[in-house]
Parts: sequence; structure tokens; C-alpha cells
Amino acid sequence: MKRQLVLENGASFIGEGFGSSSEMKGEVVFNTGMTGYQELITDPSYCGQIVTMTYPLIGNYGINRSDNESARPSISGLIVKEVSKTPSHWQKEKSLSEWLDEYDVPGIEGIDTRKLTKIIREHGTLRGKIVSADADPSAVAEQLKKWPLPTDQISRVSTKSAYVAPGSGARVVLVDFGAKQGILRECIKRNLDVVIVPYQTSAHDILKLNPDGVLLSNGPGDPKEVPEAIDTVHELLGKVPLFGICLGHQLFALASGANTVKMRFGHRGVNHPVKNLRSGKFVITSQNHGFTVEPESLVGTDLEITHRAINDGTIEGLRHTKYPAFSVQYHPEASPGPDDSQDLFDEFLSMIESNKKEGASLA
Ligand SMILES: NC(=O)CC[C@H](N)C(=O)O
Repeated sequence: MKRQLVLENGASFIGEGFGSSSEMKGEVVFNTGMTGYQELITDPSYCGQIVTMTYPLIGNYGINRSDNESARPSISGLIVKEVSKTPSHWQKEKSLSEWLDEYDVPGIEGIDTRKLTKIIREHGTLRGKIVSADADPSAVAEQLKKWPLPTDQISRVSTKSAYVAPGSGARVVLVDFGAKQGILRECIKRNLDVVIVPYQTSAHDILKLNPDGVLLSNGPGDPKEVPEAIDTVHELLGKVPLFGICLGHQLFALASGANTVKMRFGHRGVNHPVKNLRSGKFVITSQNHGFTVEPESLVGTDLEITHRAINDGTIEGLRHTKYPAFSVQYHPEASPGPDDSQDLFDEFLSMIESNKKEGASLA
């Protein structure tokens, strides 16, 4: 069935529908990953967004039972040049199209994704809607212009109640703003005793759990939409070692007095080079963010920049100079993407260990 993608600037692309045939709107963003579509489609950080893949053939290894980063797809729509008609992999359980249909996510293929990506690069991310091919694009564009982007994504994807992933190692409270399973997997691999809590959990309630460290997860939307979480992180600073990932990094920066701003089109993909300013080493990272910490806002704070993106020089890592706390804008848990940065979880554990020793020597 022919379908249409309409952007708020009036641009329209006609393609062939796959997945669900419902109409869906969202912020249109692009991802440069060549593989890892199942992980990114289920990454809760994409909640409310329509994702266009710059790699031209998507779906060729189907959908399997081990690549989900959350229980269901989070995206509002998928745009591709070509969706594979002959997916093949020994773990394949269904096709991308069947799976998206089950979860009511529309897809559209046959789109000139290079042209679309260039529009997004020039104008910044745009609101868009997948509609029927005969809809009037200017009417849809007018409607889109008036549509305020959603602000409630974190409350939609965060866990509703606390749960545990028990282990015999250090106790870590993972604050769930829409956490990817990969983060939990890295904790379980290290035998941590993890308590996963909803995003509105107060600092008081987090500290009552006696954590050795607190991990602030990734999550969708603007970090400033959850001011209560910024206050919580502020209260936790200096009381317990902190590690922030992506949205967690942005909340850590805001809680330390810095500012975040929206980027023109963000970073999304599995091939973003980052420089570690302390070691001088480069890593290839997995990224998915549309906001960034404003460098000028670090003046007067106790934050030090530890990592920078090679492509555009934006901040990719921070560390607190007084308290045991650090963060990265990218995804050390990969899922999808390279495993170059998994040592950051070990760094967090070392921070927890030395903090314990310091606490013991002060007692
Ligand atoms: N993956 C994330 O945690 C993304 C953080 C935030 N929603 C952003 O887009 O910048």
C-alpha cells in the first residue's frame, strides 16, 4: 500500500508501507547505524520519534528474541530505503514488518533517505507524520506545525515500581528514565546487586536502599522535563558515587549547575568517534542523543570535560572535581554498537570500591 511521509516544512515523500498501516507522528531523526535496528527500535530513548535509517537495506536478519532493549518497540515510525523481503538468520523469529505490525508501528520504504537526511541536517530535526498517499501534504504540514512535541515520554517508559536484579556484589540503584537492557546486562555481568527504581524516586528513598553507587540511565526527551530528577541528583551528589549515561549524563550536568541545549540534529548511530581527553585515546561509540551539555555553562561549576566528540567537538563526558561522580553522553553498554567503552562500568566499580575504603577510614 502506497503511503506518505510529510514533514512540517511541507516536504512529502511517497513510498510503500510496511509494518502497521496506522497514521503516526513524531520528531523525525536519522540514525547512521548499519546494523542494530532491533536494539534501536526498542531503545526507550527513541520514544516519540520517527527514525530514518541512512543505511539503505534494513531488516535483512529479521527479529530475534535476544536483541530487545525493552519489552516493545519505542519508536513512532520507521523510514527506510529498502526493507528486506528475504530476512535470514538462524535466530530469526519473524520479519521486521510482521513485528512492527504487531506493535502498531508504521514503516515506509522506497524513500530517498539521503535526501531526507540532508533536509534534517540543514533544518534540524522536524516533526513528521506517516499518512496515506492521497492525504494533502500542505494540510498535514499545517497540522504538524501546531503540534507541540510530547514532553511526557519519560513517565511513559520508566518502570512503574521498583524491582531487583539480585547479585552478591556492590549494591547499585539504577534510576530508570527508560533504561536499556544493556545497562542492566552490564551490571549483572559484574554480579552487582541492582535495584531498579522509577524516575521520580526521591534522594531520601534512594539512600534508604543503602546503595554503594547510583546509576542514572538513558531516557527520552528533554532532560529539563524532569526537574524533580535534577533535584534528586543534586541531593545525591557527594553522598554516593554517581555514574550517568546519556540522559543521566545530562541530568548530572544540570544538577551540577551546567546547562543543556537542543542540538540541530543530534548524534544517532554506532560509529561516532570520541576522544578521551585524559588518556588521549579514541573510541568508536554508540550514540543516541538530541540534547547536549552547553560548554560555556561549565564555567563556575565543579565539572571537568573528560571526553569530546571528534565530528563536532561537543561534550561527551564529564567528571565532578570534588565528588565521586562521572558521566558519558554516549552508550558504554553499546547494544547496538561497539564494546570499546565497557570499561566505564569497571571504572564505576573502582570508584565505588575506593569510596567504600575512604568511608571506612573516616569512620
Ligand atoms: N539516549 C538518551 O539517553 C538520550 C538523552 C536525551 N533524550 C537526548 O536526546 O539527548
